[in-house]
Amino acid sequence: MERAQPPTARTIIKMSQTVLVTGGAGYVGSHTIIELLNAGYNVICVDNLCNAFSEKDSLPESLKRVQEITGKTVGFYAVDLKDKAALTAIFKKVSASSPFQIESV
Ligand SMILES: O=c1ccn([C@@H]2O[C@H](COP(=O)(O)OP(=O)(O)O[C@H]3O[C@H](CO)[C@H](O)[C@H](O)[C@H]3O)[C@@H](O)[C@H]2O)c(=O)[nH]1
Repeated sequence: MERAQPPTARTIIKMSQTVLVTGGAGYVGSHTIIELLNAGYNVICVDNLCNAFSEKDSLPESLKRVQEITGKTVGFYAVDLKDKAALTAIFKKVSASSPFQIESV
């Protein structure tokens, strides 16, 4: 009997619809998000805002511009990656609302 082959990296990327971008409110991250959104991916950004401007309880300015440029919505969490509990809660929430696999870049 033929054994199932593990998916290649290319297959995994094709399966994925939601991409988690860390530091996405910064320069490189926000430009990466624009490209991902334009390529059809859903994007969730996790950034602790240590080097990004954001009004209280509001999307960071950079991500507001990303939404204006692309006409698409970015999920955002003001969380430090070292905060394991918060990160676990984000993964649970996103997994529950989306049947797709999550990739990180
Ligand atoms: O522990 C951390 C550290 C940083 N961040 C976030 O990560 C993002 C980093 O973005 P930056 O714009 O500070 O850094 P980049 O590497 O994206 O961009 C920097 O490097 C680029 C070249 O690589 C250019 O020079 C650019 O102008 C310069 O801002 C920020 O939103 C910051 O808040 C976190 O969430 N957690």
